[in-house]
Amino acid sequence: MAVYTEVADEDLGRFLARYDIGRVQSCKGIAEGVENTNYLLQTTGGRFILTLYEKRVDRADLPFFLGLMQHLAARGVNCPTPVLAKDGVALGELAGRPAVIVTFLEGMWPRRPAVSHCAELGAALAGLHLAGADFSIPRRNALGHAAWAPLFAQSRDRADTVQDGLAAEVDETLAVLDASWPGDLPAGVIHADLFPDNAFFLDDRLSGIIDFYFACNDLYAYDVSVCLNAWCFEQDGAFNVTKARALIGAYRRVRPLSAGELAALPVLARGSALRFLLTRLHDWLRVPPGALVVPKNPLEYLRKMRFHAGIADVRDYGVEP
Ligand SMILES: Nc1ncnc2c1ncn2[C@@H]1O[C@H](COP(=O)(O)OP(=O)(O)O)[C@@H](O)[C@H]1O
Ligand SMILES: N[C@@H](CCOP(=O)(O)O)C(=O)O
Repeated sequence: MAVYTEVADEDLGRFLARYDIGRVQSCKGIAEGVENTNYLLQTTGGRFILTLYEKRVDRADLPFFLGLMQHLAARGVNCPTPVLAKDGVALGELAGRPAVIVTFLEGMWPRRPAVSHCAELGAALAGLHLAGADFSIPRRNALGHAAWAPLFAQSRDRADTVQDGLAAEVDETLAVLDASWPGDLPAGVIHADLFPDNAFFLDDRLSGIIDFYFACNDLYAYDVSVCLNAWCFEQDGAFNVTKARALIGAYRRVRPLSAGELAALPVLARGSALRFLLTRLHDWLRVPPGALVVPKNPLEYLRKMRFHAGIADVRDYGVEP
C-alpha cells in the first residue's frame, strides 16, 4: 500500500488504547500498493497491519469487506482477519479516516511469477470463489463494466497527453464491450484485484491472499480474466501461454468453467484490461502532492487490451474448450 495519511503518535496511542494487542514497538508506513494507507505495526503481542481507508473505499462497504475476510478465513482461505477492539468492534477512526487493524500474513509476493505460481493462483482463485458463494452481504462492482464510461469521462480530455490517440481507442473499446458484454454467466463474490502483489507464497506454495477492497459480486470468469492479465504477461509485454494454461487449468480442476464462460474470456479479458487502464490513467493524472506512492503505468494495460482484441478463440490462451 501507499501512505497518503500520516498518523501522529498521540492519535495512534489513543487508537491503540482501544485494543488488547500489547505495547507498540514500531509503526512503519508501507510504500507498496496504491489504494489505502497501510502501516506495519509491531507490538509486544506480534505483527499487525494498520489500514486507513482512502479515496476509493466507501465507508458503507466496510461491513462487506471486513465480513468477507472473516467469512473466507472461517472456510479455510488464508487471508487477513480484522482484529476486534476490546469493545468487540473492528472498525475505528484514525486521523480522520476509517481504520482497522488486521492480522499479518507471512509470505512474499512473487516479483516474477513462474508457471508454478500461476497454477497455485488458479487453484486458490477457484477455492476463493467456492468459499465466498454463501457469503450473505452483496456488493455491486463499483468498477464493473457500467462504471467504465463515467470513469473515463473524468480523464478523457487529458488522455492523449499520456498517449496520442488514447481517447479514441478507449471510446471504441467501450462501444465494442457494450455490444458484447456477457450478462448471464455464473456470478458470485470475486476478489477483482488478485494481482501478484496480493498473493503471498512460502516455498513456492500459495500461503495467503490479501487486499479484498475491490471484492464484489460479479462474474467468476471476469475474475479469471483479471488474473490472466495480471499473471500471464511477461515484463516485455509478451503473453505467456504456458502460464495461462497452468492458471486456467488449475482453476478448472477446482471449479469447472462452463462453455459459455470459456467463450467469453477474450471479451472479459479485454474489459478487465480496460478497467485497470482506466483506474491507472485516472491516478496517473492525479498523483496527490507529497504522497508516498508510485503510480502504475496505464499503458501496460493498453497493450494488454490490444492483445485481447486480437483473440478469436479461447484456444489462443492455451485452453481447450
Ligand atoms: N495482512 C497482511 N500481512 C502482511 N503484509 C501485508 C498485509 N496487508 C498488506 N501487507 C503489505 O502491504 C503491501 C500492500 O498491501 P495492499 O493491500 O496490496 O495495499 P493496496 O490496497 O494499497 O494495494 C503488501 O504488498 C504487503 O507488503
Ligand atoms: N492492482 C491495481 C492497483 C491496485 O492494486 P494494489 O493491490 O496495488 O492496491 C493495478 O495494478 O492497477
